[in-house]
Amino acid sequence: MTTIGEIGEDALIALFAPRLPETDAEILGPGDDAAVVAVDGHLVVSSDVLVEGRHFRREWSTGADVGWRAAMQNLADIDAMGAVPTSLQITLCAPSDLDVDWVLDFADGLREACEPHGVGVVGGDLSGADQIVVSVTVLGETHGTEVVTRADAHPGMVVAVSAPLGAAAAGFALLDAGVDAVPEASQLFKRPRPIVGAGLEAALRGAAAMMDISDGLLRDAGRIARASEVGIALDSAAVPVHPAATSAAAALGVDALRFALTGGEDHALLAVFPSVSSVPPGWEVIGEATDAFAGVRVDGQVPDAVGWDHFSR
Ligand SMILES: Nc1ncnc2c1ncn2[C@@H]1O[C@H](COP(=O)(O)OP(=O)(O)O)[C@@H](O)[C@H]1O
Ligand SMILES: Cc1ncc(C[n+]2csc(CCOP(=O)(O)OP(=O)(O)O)c2C)c(N)n1
Ligand SMILES: [Mg+2]
Repeated sequence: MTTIGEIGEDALIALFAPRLPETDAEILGPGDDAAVVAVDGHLVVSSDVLVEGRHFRREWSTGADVGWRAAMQNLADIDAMGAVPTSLQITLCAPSDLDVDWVLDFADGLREACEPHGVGVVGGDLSGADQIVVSVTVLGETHGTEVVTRADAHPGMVVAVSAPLGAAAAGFALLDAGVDAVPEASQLFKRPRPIVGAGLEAALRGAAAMMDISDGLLRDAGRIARASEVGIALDSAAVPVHPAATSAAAALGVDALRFALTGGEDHALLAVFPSVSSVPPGWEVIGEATDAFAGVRVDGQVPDAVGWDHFSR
């Protein structure tokens, strides 16, 4: 093994940069003080960070898995605005004893996730650190539609999700318990597979409010409720539970619905539509926006757990 400390920063960039995905939006890519990116419509920008030990463990995830996930959760944030992602800035902080191959593998994961969507890496930064930290900024653009915020749901509208939930949380629970029972769930934790483009389709069909679910359906529904000043009433029986979450829950002897309600990290979309007829095919209606109360209720009850909070555990 060769460490990044042995080859140094310039040699690492020289190996890393050619493996990165490219985008047609790139006017000037890695190698200068800043990148230059063409943009149509409005510029839509978001950042997310992945911290070793907090978001991933090196014994569970390969460099490619971390690259995939870093890209995907950022693509999902732009999609959740009803916009189209074009490019990423990637900052990698890492200990000098990290294997160069981990970094090259990380680039390959970024490329695998981005290439199908025409998204490129246009720049970033490197630093030493005691643990691996990956910070991603994603740039996107609107394509002839207004962005869909969290703030425009109204009472009487319907609440829907774009895909079955709970697989990533179930995979995390399996890995954490050291139970190798449902590889599909563990894989979906390491490499979530949101359908990039589902958000633009929802926007074109008139979605009023939308976000990707990262911290758990209930916590994130609460964010739409707060931003839109509505209540959200969910029907637990209507929430689609991913089959891998159901299998994992059986293996662990826990409740699969809990993975779907509070799990997060699937990066499926939660959206509020004016009516059932505007909900895109493949989505599931799980409840409605109300004005009877603030916050989220499940089957009429205030839930006891809602999802992930970085600072409260
Ligand atoms: N350090 C920060 N400075 C400014 N805004 C922040 C910061 N951290 C989070 N935010 C903003 O708070 C909002 C919620 O953040 P977050 O929960 O991370 O969203 P998401 O789940 O979409 O990644 C976002 O609009 C984000 O830009
Ligand atoms: C090692 C490890 N421990 C715990 C988790 C679970 N976890 C970490 S962050 C998170 C929530 C989503 O991450 P966040 O950074 O809040 O994403 P954002 O809301 O900013 O998109 C969850 C469920 C994990 N993925 N990996
Ligand atoms: Mg975030």
